Amino acid sequence: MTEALRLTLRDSKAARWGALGIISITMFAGYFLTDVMSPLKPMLESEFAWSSTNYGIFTSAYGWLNVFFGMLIFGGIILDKMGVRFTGIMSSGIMVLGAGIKYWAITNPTLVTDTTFGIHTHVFMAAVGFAIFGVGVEIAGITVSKIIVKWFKGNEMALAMGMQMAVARLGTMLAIAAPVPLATYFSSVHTQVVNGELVEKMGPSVSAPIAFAFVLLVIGFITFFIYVSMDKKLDASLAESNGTDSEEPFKFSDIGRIVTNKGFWLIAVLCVLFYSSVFPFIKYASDLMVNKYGLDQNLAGIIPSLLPLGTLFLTPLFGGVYDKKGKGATMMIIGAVLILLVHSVFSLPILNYWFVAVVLVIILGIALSLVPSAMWPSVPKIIPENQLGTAFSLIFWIQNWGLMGIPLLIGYVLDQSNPEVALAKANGTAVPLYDYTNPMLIFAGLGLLAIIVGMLLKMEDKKKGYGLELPNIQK
Ligand SMILES: NCCCC[C@H](N)C(=O)NCC(=O)O
Repeated sequence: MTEALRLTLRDSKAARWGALGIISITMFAGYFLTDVMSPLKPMLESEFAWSSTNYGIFTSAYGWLNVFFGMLIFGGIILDKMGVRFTGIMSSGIMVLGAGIKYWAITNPTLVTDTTFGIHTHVFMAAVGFAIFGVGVEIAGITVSKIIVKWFKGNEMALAMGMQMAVARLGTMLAIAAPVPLATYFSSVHTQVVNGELVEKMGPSVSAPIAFAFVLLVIGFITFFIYVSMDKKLDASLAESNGTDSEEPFKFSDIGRIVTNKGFWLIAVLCVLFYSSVFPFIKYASDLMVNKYGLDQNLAGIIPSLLPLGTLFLTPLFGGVYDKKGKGATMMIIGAVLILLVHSVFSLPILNYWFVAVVLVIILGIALSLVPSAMWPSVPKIIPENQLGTAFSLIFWIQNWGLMGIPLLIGYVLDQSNPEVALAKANGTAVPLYDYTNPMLIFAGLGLLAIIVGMLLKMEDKKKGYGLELPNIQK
């Protein structure tokens, strides 16, 4: 066989980066919807009388089905059994469905008068939509990771993962910055909750940003079909060059192999600690800016939006460093140290100046670039490729406990630490500001634990020789 015949579609730079560009659109839309409600917390409180606990319940719903019903684990098994095409279409369809239910719930404030399982039905139904969406976006996330490994293994894998994450973070950035202006622009007379009563009143449209997200998700669903045709061509070229089929098929006994691997557990625990101190923070960041730094609600999203902005450039940059120079475990430890530093300063009841918040958010952005750009490309160094879908799904499953539990805990702690706010809301008097000290101490504690686990991972890497400190590009 000649050298030319052995080349496959993934050996074409244009083809593999083109494939990456297409799947990134789907993830962009998914990340936009994930955080679209974050800057709307004060509006949900003023328009529909949601409490911080209600907001925490809604936010935690992201992980309900993934965690308690093991949907993510099923997703990983489906991915390894059925492949990336089927799983990608399935997961982006689920995202569209969940977003549709969430939109319907938010546009029906009359649900506020009922309760379901002790929760306001308005909150509950929005949460159900978000829970379904959470299944879709998480399974899409593991599918996309597997697609990147398929196209980029032995090439610029960390850079590719970094680029995909950068596009996804663009979605997060837009989700933090755009909803308040969008909701204000589409202000209308609609049903609101005032002192427990439903009244027709002029006010910002909380549902407008969700409608926008829904349209983006439909576009992401359609574009995934374009990827499917590329994937078919890749498989055809691999079959011709006899390049893939050396990979052993996934067996259920592989799950046992994954969960008895200590390196897997260290990555998974580091993942839940790290991400629980960043993503749930984003859900409360705009509110923190209003309450701690005295920013106007219309401008409060600007500072938190700097967080994903920095990651757009830094995640691919650090991914490139890992590809060429290695030092993956060290990068994860440095990221965890930055988390501890940032949240500790946020927790101080002093330095309440907006420029301090800007600096802290930028440092947090560096952490959110360092850790993911090293963490995700490290997984294929610990786990064989045929078990990757299941391994990623197990890691995301463990991570989802944090993405579900921490926002709920923060909402509860916020209400408990600020009883005067709840009282003022109930009495219809001027509402005082939330004190965010306790929630920020919780985030700092997660950073501290992440440093310890990062160090254990580095020690394990030395012992087992995973190569986490070695470059990804094979010379
Ligand atoms: N805001 C979207 C949450 C996606 C969570 C997902 N499990 C994940 O961790 N993705 C990797 C990342 O760094 O975004």
